[in-house]
Amino acid sequence: MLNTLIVGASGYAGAELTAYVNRHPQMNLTALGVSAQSNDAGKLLSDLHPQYKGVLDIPLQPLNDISELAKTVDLVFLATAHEVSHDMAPVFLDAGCVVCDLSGAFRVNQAEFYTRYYGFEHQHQDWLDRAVYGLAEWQHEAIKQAQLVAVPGCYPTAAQLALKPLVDGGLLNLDQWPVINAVSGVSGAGRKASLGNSFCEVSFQPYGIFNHRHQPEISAHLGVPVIFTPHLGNFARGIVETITCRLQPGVSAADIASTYQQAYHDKPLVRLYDKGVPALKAVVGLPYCDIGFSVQDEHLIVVAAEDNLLKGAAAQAVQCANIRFGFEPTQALI
Ligand SMILES: NC(=O)C1=CN([C@@H]2O[C@H](COP(=O)(O)OP(=O)(O)OC[C@H]3O[C@@H](n4cnc5c(N)ncnc54)[C@H](OP(=O)(O)O)[C@@H]3O)[C@@H](O)[C@H]2O)C=CC1
Ligand SMILES: CC(=O)N[C@@H](CCC(=O)OP(=O)(O)O)C(=O)O
Repeated sequence: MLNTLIVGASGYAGAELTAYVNRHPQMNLTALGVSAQSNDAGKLLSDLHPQYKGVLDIPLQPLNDISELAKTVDLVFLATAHEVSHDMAPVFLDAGCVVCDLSGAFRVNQAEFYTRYYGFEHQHQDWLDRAVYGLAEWQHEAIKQAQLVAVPGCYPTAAQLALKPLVDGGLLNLDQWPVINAVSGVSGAGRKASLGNSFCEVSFQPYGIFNHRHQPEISAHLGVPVIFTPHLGNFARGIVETITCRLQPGVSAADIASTYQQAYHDKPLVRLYDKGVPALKAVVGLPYCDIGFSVQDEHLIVVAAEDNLLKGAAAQAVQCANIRFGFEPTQALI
């Protein structure tokens, strides 16, 4: 059994992780951590998330000395803000733990990226060099060897699962950059209260135009430029991305279908549509990314949908841990 710690367990992604780890036959929940000053320290997870009453009546533990705790665990999920993960991950890594970090702190192997897009100076180039980007369907071999897995962002997961087979297969005419229009539920912003995310303020709207940090994350890992525009939707969870691309001359709908089939026929957490495109209701509460598309002449529109908290966060993190430890990738997820 792997002694498993979840840091940030009271948050939206952390609570989902806790539910998965709790039902994982090879993982043992060692502790659910929150910050030393947390208002929720000592409360039960099910006090905050009542859907878990009678299931996850587990106390939240304030983390004071993580170096002592690190000696007692094998696997750590960091469901914490980027800066918190940046500071904590090396402590667990130096103690020999495997770390799956859900934040953006180790996703791109260039320290300047963090100064520019995250607003902090990255101090751990050594761990940036060793981190493996956990786009699980594509990084299986690297994840098997990883000590630090940087789980991709929610929007980048759906965007890359949709685009990577087409880019790698040379099917796109990149004179026209892929245009990704994405809409996310409000849980994408986390559980902490903020005016912009309060009920009466949220109204369907684009944000982060030309400057959202997920644009460079997507481009860096796909190796091609993209236009990315996120939108905040007035619903709790889920992401739909509508991606417009230009095809190379002569590429047909059948070519697109067979490229996707080849990439994902043995990947159960990516579901391909023969007809039509996915809706949010197909994926909310589930660990899948669903992909459908339509072609007209040289124009392709791909639609990818996922639950931002699951395939976009907790489910992909558990999938990566499963791969790392040689379990079935879908263990505890489906
Ligand atoms: N929400 C989403 O859809 C996705 C989120 N992510 C990433 O996952 C991470 C978690 O996101 P999310 O669940 O939304 O965030 P939340 O704001 O909902 O939760 C954050 C958690 O971190 C805890 N925390 C804060 N500071 C510390 C600290 N110093 N030590 C230990 N715990 C701390 C909080 O508890 P307390 O403050 O009480 O200590 C809380 O449990 C973020 O990096 C986010 O960017 C990635 C993909 C999707
Ligand atoms: C709706 C909403 O606010 N979404 C978040 C994305 C959250 C996420 O998954 O991204 P990281 O892990 O990279 O923070 C945002 O746009 O910042």
